[in-house]
Amino acid sequence: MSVEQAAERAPVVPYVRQAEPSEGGGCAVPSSARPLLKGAADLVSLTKPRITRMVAATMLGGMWVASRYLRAGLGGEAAIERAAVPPAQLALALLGTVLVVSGANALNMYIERDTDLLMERTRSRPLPARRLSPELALWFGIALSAASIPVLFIGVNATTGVLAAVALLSYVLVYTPLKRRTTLSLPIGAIPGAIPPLLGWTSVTGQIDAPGFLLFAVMFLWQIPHFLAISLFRQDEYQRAGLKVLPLEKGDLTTRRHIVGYLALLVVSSVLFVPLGVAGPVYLGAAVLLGGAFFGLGVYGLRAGTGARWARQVFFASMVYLVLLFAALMIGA
Ligand code: HEM
Ligand SMILES: CC(C)=CCC/C(C)=C/CC/C(C)=C/COP(=O)(O)OP(=O)(O)O
Repeated sequence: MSVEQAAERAPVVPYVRQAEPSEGGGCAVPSSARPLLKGAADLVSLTKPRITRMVAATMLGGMWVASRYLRAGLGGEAAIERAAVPPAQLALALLGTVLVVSGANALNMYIERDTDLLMERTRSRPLPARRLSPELALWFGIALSAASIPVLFIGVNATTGVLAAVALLSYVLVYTPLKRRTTLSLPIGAIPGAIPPLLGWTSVTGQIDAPGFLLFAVMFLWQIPHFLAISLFRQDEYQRAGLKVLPLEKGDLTTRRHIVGYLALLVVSSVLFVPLGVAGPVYLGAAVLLGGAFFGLGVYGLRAGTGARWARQVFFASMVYLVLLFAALMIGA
């Protein structure tokens, strides 16, 4: 059954905001204000707050590393002066990043409201659950996205504004529709996903240089095992929704081999910050230990009979690894 057929078979209920059981009473907020609060919470959930928070953290990491790099004079003599970026510019960079990621996520939810209805994980989102109208979500996503680019382009610098526009357009107009057509959507989606730490870098330096590009590369490589693991333990849902993922196209073993291959590339790339002068021996130790553990978990998955439990562990490990690697990079010693 195609997605279109499945979506057609889904109950067609005209948009009516669904009342939640908790709206019945027993709360300090006046009953007239409760639907408004619920509506606001649904609007916020369109932005995928947890992912947005972590994406913003990678951007702040890029900003932090870039400031230290310039202050150390590694970008050349003139760079030391450039390191004194006004705090207002840094605040605008954070605001613009949160706006562009939130806008991109809301537009992604608008486009995927039919397939989101077909997956357990996403069916209670505000659009498939019909708690918000698609038009409102569309205009909300457009408004956030449209506000974000001038904030970054004018308030920060042109490089950061252009990079954010590339991330926004590639995520919404290329990655999102391609999820239904090809497994190559994953490396394509990993491009916008890897841009935020680079936004942090360029918001301080104004240019893309080797360490900024390496931040992009590490983030790009991290996303492949992150999502391949998810696609392994959620493959039934992706099949139901008609979305193309590697385990469904090439099988579990090939997917596990891809995870190991990308983990190897990730670990090697992560140590390259050291020869670039961005980080020292403490970071090197952390990158080798964390990378070794993550890679080891990946290799363990090549054994016969490894199932969804291992894939969930890889997904969880991907989160812990990223947070700790960025923390070590920010310490930088
Ligand atoms: C191609 C790129 C990516 C894809 C396809 C992807 C996909 C997903 C999916 C499907 C989930 C839900 C997993 C589940 O609960 O079963 C998820 C969770 C998550 N992802 Fe990613 N992701 C990508 C990149 C990123 C990036 C760049 C970040 C942040 C730096 C990120 C951070 C997270 C976080 C924090 C969660 C947990 C969210 C929650 O608890 O709701 N992801 N990802
Ligand atoms: C600066 C900028 C605009 C960057 C893009 C930000 C961003 C949302 C990065 C995460 C990358 C990504 C492909 C997430 C999964 O989306 P999904 O559609 O596969 O997730 P879902 O199935 O939960 O909807």
